[in-house]
Amino acid sequence: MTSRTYNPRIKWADEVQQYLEETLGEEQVASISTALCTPPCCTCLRVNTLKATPQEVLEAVTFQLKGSWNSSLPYIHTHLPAVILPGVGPLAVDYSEIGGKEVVVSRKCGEAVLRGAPVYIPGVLACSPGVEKGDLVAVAMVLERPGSDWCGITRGTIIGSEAWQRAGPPNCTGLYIGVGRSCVGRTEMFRLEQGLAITMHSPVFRVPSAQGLEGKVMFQNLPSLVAAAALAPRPGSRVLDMCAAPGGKTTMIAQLMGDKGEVVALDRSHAKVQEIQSLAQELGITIIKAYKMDATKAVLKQASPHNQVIVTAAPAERDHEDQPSVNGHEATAGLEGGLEGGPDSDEKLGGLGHARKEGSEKILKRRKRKEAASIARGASIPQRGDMENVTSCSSPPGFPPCSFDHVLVDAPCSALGLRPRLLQTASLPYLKQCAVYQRRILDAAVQLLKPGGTLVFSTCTFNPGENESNVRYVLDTYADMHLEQQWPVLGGPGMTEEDRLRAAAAAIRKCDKEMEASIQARSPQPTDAPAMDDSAGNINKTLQQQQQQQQHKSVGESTVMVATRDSGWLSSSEAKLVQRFDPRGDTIGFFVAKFRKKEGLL
Ligand SMILES: C[S@@+](CC[C@H](N)C(=O)[O-])C[C@H]1O[C@@H](n2cnc3c(N)ncnc32)[C@H](O)[C@@H]1O
Repeated sequence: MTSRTYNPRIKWADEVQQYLEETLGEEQVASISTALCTPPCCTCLRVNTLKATPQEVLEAVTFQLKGSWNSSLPYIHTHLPAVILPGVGPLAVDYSEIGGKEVVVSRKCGEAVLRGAPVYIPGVLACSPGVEKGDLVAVAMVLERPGSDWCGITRGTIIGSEAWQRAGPPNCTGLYIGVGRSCVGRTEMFRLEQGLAITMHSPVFRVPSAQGLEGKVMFQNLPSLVAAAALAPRPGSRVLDMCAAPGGKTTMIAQLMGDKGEVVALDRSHAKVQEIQSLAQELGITIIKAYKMDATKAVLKQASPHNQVIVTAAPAERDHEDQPSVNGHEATAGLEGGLEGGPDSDEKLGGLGHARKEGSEKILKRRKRKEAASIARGASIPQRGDMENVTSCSSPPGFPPCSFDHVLVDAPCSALGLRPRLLQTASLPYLKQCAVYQRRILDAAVQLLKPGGTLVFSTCTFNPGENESNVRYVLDTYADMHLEQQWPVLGGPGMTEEDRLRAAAAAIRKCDKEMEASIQARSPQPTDAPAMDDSAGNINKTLQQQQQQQQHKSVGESTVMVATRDSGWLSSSEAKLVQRFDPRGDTIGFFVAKFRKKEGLL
């Protein structure tokens, strides 16, 4: 095998592709679809300023990289408590000298490798015969088959074997992610259940690691820090983080408050609430109170004294695990998005006991992944060991209106902006469902915010239906809410109503052109024979009628209009107040809006 280029591109569902093209333009969608398959170049290491200074962290990571890193060096972010680690890639990898030995890994495993992780044993699906410990192997990843959770090969398959042939070998073209050194032989790779399988020797993307800084730093995507900073929580204030797990932004907020005041953190998943507590403990933060609660039901209703915490129907859970699941970015999985909490909620599992059991299994799995993440960064396994001390606070029934100085809604979302992602399975109705669900959380957030207080709404998607449309919804629904300037400003402006109308008009024009072309292709050719009747004219009339009908249909079916039918986007002055992070830049796709509630209107 010779050199191979890493060049995948996301394949969207047709209707989503159409919606995105109509919304953002064809070229943008093409470049976004390629960018999403790569990690952001820079990795952000948030410094826990309660335990270390950015300078101390910078010195520690720079010292560790000495001799092993010949690219750009880490630096301190100008505005945020973070050290930025510039990575490199995609690099050309030479696969010619490894004797044709290969390992095929799952997509999730591959995505983690692209962010700097090694390959762990559970991620290996297939392996060439005769791979021994210490061998160099080409690492390729395989995607799930369309409409399925399965990639077509069972873990343990031998590459080239009959089973491999029968399965129809997966198409890994463009999905070779580097050369690694095997830590175990083929038999162990499939006999063992955990442990390191391969360390990456020449990965397609090279990311610097940071070791021995547990409790002092946390890998977190930069826009997440921006969202927390935009909230501008004052020390001593009372803050609500409505969708908080695993606690990346919650802990950043507490840190910005100097660990003084109170941060109430909600999540609908019991297991995840424990993650928030565990992270707070690891970072030495004391002001966080984490509760299992459905954010849409968080407003205490006077009429129901025994207000039960009932999990409301959320859009079906999507797989949106963030890169951190293996290499520790943002500390853990599921971080930036997705409508988690539906299927793993107690009610849907048929009872609290079951959910708890499921929850602890999940916690164990996540803890293992975090440990793996630490190992990936070269750190020692975190010896928390005292999870027994991390008990879930019994949840209050809700909170009275106007209880909080600051509210963060880091909403569960379609997570279209996460990188690297090699597969997107979102449908158009799902995108719509996400937006509607977010509105229900925003409704509660507005009620819980004190007059004069600030509300930050963030998502990790570039879908305007979930971003600008929902900002429009808040502004149009609540007269006392207005947009406010954020700090720091690192993203671009939001999309305007003009953008939306332009996109819809372009979509209609495109549809018309296609229609014209198809009519022309079907028009009767001129003939020398004299017309015996008016049939040619009739045909043309029919075609014209068909064309008009189609035009109306295309107006009615413009996906931009369908997906954002019930609210527009923003005026140009409003668009300047929100931040849209373009995933084609050195970032994940992200969106932040900051509102303030006027004083004395309620
Ligand atoms: C985008 S993630 C939050 C990430 C988190 N803010 C951070 O920075 O670490 C969204 C979270 O919302 C939670 N969630 C989904 N629906 C919810 C609801 N109705 N109430 C509370 N939490 C919910 C999910 O379990 C998930 O953990």
